[in-house]
Amino acid sequence: MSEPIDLLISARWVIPVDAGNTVLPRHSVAVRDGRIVDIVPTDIARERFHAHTEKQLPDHALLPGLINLHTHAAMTLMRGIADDLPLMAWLQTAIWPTEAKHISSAFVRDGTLLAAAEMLRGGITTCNEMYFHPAAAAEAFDLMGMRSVIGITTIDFPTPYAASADEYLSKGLAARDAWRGHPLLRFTLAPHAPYTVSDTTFQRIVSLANELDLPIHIHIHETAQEIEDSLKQYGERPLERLARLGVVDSQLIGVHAVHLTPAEIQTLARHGAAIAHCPTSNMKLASGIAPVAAALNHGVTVGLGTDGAASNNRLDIFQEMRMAALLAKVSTLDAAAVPAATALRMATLDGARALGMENEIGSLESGKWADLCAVDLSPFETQPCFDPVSHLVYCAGREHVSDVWIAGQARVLGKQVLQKADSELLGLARVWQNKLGSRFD
Ligand SMILES: CSC[C@H]1O[C@@H](n2cnc3c(O)ncnc32)[C@H](O)[C@@H]1O
Ligand SMILES: [Zn+2]
Repeated sequence: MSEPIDLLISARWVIPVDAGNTVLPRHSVAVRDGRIVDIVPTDIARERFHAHTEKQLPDHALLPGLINLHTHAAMTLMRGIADDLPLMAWLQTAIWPTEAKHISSAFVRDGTLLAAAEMLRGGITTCNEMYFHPAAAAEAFDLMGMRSVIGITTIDFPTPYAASADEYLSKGLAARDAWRGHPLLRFTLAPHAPYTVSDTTFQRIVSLANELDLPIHIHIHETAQEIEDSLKQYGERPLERLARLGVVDSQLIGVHAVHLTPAEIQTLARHGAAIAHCPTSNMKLASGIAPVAAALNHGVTVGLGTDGAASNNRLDIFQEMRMAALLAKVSTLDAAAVPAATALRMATLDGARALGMENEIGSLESGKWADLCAVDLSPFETQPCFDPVSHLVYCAGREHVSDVWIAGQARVLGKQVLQKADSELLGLARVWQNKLGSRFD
């Protein structure tokens, strides 16, 4: 008697992302009630299971859905609005004025729909989000069926979204209450950065994080200027100040972490804090190269993020895997720094670990959610294929993602996003481009 299951996906290679960097040739993943129930050789799976739906992936790698550990989803609507500037000039002359003029819950909802479609089609099944109007972002991720960890954003200056830190927090907490119990949505506390958040606000955030058991997601040590300014203003480096305020602990996700001393890497390791490494954004804003190989060697969890589409300008974790691997090699002059399997782990299991979700997502294991991404390695540009993990990092790209599932539900089939028509998404992008106004119209 064969066992009834909902879905059986049979692939040329199943890549579970386990401790031994295993690649399982001609294996199948069995899914029931949204979770993985077994991973077995395909010839055994056919006898063992009776599946409601079967999917054959004869030339594909099947891997855990990718995790984007830092993004500002709605910034898709500002993609390409201001390039070739360093961080503070980019924020102060272009991004913050545009946000002050245009940000609304409709902007965030529409921009997040667009971002979710882009991420899903690129194999990303979970993102760690930080932006204004988290309730609107939650609505968009829910509509797209995408797993998301949404930031209760706080910044100590007024915007059209909120007038004070208290208002940012109360609006974010209300969004968390409204979406409590949702199977795909969770929340973090997301103070923007040490240079935009006061000690008093950090103290409030730390007590909320402890009370509600929420991670803290924050930009840290992104530029050398940030550190100089902090030394002038507080007489402390930002991380020192955050440690004093109790922000640095095992639930901290520090984004960028470009400028770290060896002692600061040890501080992060000692507290069990994680880094969201955003190599493309760090290169494009000329922030620097994060010491990722050293952080990994000290046991710091390092996941990968895209940052927003206005500083990248893609929400593409395949690109971030490749950049993370290549930057680590060239900056250490060690070709073995961040090998392909490590880059893939950073984009999957380590991202899950940073979010405290390593028992639920990030690898293919019985009992975990069936968040899966299939990559077609049949085209001539990915042939021959001696090692699918090598190809995922150094050769293939998001354009090779064919199918994506979240909790066993198909979100992309045959490269087509299922939840929204492309024409509707393109219409939203056009409306906002007209509102923001192109330089060339
Ligand atoms: C308070 S919502 C998030 C806030 O962050 C801005 N932002 C986008 N990218 C970066 C970055 O790389 N460093 C610092 N701040 C960034 C975004 O525009 C929003 O204002
Ligand atoms: Zn960011």
